[in-house]
Amino acid sequence: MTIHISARPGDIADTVLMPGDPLRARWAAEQFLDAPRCINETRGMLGYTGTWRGHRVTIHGSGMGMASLSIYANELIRDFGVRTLIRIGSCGGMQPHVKLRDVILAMTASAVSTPSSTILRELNFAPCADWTLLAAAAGAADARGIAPHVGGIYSSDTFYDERPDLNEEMTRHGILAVEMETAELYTLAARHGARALSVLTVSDHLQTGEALDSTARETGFADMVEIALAAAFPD
Ligand SMILES: O=P(O)(O)O[C@H]1O[C@H](CO)[C@@H](O)[C@H]1O
Ligand SMILES: O=c1cc[nH]c(=O)[nH]1
Repeated sequence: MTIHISARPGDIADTVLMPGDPLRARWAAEQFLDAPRCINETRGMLGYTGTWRGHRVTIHGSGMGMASLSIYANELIRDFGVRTLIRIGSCGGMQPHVKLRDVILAMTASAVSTPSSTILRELNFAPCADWTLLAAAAGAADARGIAPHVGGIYSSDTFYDERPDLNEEMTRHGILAVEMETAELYTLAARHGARALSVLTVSDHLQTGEALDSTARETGFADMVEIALAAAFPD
């Protein structure tokens, strides 16, 4: 039990899927896991443990932003012994060929800063996905007839961004999409010898202004959950 996670020792699996939205955690657990059991609801941050194809797995919310994710990922890794963390998140498209509902596998995550910046100081650390998870997710997507975008994303500290010039540079440098957690997730995983990957679904588009509603963001992203589970537990 930690300050933010009221689960008991052994309640949390070695592998955790992490959506930002706790209600997406509940939906995914009810939709995809056998015998899901709620193991945390402290501060409304829901977590569930069940099995998928016989494999024990936990689905736990991270909250929005790197500061929130950092709290949960730190406690999951350090206090509950979690070794594999796969974010299942929404993101905003930043390239014309990236369309609404497309799946993105985040190979790297650029950021202006992360909660880890204070310890990394002058080092411009390059947060990257775990290769085995990334390759397995690409294979799982392919097996389902889904062609994901694989490449760099941007982890922002702000949702209501007021730096259009920075977004233009991201687009110019091939960044696929923006979200708010992955750079810190990859950095923490690297620091603690854990594995991490972000599987994202495009929920809106910075260039076209298209946007899915909150219900779609909560319950509409089955493909990314299936890809994440299949990547965590390849046959
Ligand atoms: O849908 P989730 O996983 O929360 O991810 C995205 O949505 C939130 C902003 O609406 C941020 O957390 C961003 O990263
Ligand atoms: O962080 C996010 C998530 C989805 N869409 C955005 O524009 N930003």
